[in-house]
Amino acid sequence: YIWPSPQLDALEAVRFDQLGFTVLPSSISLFVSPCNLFVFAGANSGRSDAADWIRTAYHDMATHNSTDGTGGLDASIRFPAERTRTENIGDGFANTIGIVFQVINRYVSMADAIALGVIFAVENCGGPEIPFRGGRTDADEPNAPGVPEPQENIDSHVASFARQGFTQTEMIGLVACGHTFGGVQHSVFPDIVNVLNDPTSTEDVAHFDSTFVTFDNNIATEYISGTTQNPLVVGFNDTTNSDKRIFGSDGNATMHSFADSPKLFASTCADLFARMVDTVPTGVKLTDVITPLPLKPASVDLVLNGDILQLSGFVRLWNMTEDPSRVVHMLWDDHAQGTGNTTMGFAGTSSATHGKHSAAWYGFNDTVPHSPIGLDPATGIKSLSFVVNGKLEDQGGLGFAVQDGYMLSATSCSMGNNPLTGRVDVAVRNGVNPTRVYLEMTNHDSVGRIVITEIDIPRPPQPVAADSAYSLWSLNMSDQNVVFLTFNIGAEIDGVKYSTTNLLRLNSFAPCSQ
Ligand code: HEM
Repeated sequence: YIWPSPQLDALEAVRFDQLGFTVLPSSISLFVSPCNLFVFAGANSGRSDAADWIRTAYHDMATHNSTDGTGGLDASIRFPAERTRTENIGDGFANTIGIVFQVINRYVSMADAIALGVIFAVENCGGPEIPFRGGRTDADEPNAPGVPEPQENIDSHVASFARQGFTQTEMIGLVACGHTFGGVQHSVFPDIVNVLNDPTSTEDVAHFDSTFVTFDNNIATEYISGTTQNPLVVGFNDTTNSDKRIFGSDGNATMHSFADSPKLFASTCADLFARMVDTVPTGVKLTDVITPLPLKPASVDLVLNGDILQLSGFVRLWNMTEDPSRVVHMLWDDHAQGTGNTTMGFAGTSSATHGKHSAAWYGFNDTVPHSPIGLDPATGIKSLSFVVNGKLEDQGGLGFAVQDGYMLSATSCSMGNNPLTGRVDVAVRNGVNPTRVYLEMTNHDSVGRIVITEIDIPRPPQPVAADSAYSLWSLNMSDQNVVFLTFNIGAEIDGVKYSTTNLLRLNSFAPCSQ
């Protein structure tokens, strides 16, 4: 895709900027590093965040009805009315939601976060990379029930997976792929698992295979060799041996093929997990598969500070590690057919997918990467391009567009503390003439979804000059019912809505002069 695209930029970041230096406030990779981590109990609990996340996504998706298009991966599992059904017994769902929702923002839904949980768990714990699409929407009410339970017979399971959109062979695959992680807990299923008295499984979890925090085909090799301890295959209660009935339902052909080939198992699971997280209600349009941009600007921000236009930001170089001999330059075009350039400063490295991918980050300011560089407001800035060790990166000649039609003015100020009030000044470039300029406050609706509330900044009756190139539009926050202290600034220019990247904080502004 072409940068900038706010939603794709955000989805790409949450997918690929996992650990180390990133501009994101939080990543969930830490919770599956190491893969036996279970943040709700000590080591040796026998449980893992990774297993909870995979099971949660399946149970959220399993309500899908492929005939009428209802249900699917839409975060309906977050509703207590759905989560407390017998088919959703256990605390793994609440645990998952408590962690994976940390990455949601206006562009990344709760359902996208659940999908990312599966992808991060599998990829970081020995499994294949799974293609990620974004754009799921979050349900506004619980879905109809539909998660299979272990006491059902095989016909019922085949019918249930068919309703979800999976054939019998795919059912065998999906159950095996899921059950390479985790196990069954005594406290939740006392009719399936006894108290274990095992110091390495203090929550009495009988595991599906011997490597229960690792993605591998042991779920199949142990089943085929007859050494499996899977409580849904060799459990003392045959009524609940659902894995035994499912795995055996094609004469073990699929499980044999998985046992014979770890590669086939991994590629099948990558496909099936992708299908699982992409099973969404009809009408939801997912993005294309998100792939990392080879070079990506991030946190690009402009502030008008008197006679100086301050430009800050970073650029991420994908698939690169630290290299002191690398030289990175940023070039820009302005509104007066002029150009400028600067050397960029190394800021750090990030990694994704258990270190499989790495990226090197550079700040726009050579000496202090987080600090801005100063430009002339009169000439402004139109677009960026970069030169990495002599190679030009400009999105095939398009450049990386920067919107300097409006920005925060450093004259914005905060006042008092209780309630915190102040004034937001927005500098609008002369001649740009936006239809509207407004603050964007992030809020949640009655079912927890992020919604953006816009508060218009009135167009001044007479232009208020900020300098020769910009005029100020101001909003006195004491005039508003100020309940939000953080916001972005939006503007509608030539029919297109723009939004600043960085979240602004009223209490970070200088005090207003009385
Ligand atoms: C007929 C279909 C299925 C049945 C009857 C079934 C049954 C179960 C049961 C009874 C548990 C124990 C839960 C607990 O003790 O908290 C469990 C755990 C689990 N299931 Fe399934 N399952 C099915 C399909 C799937 C599928 C398709 C996936 C994923 C693709 C999946 C992923 C998991 C995972 C990862 C766990 C471990 C959870 C943990 O250890 O915290 N299951 N399953």
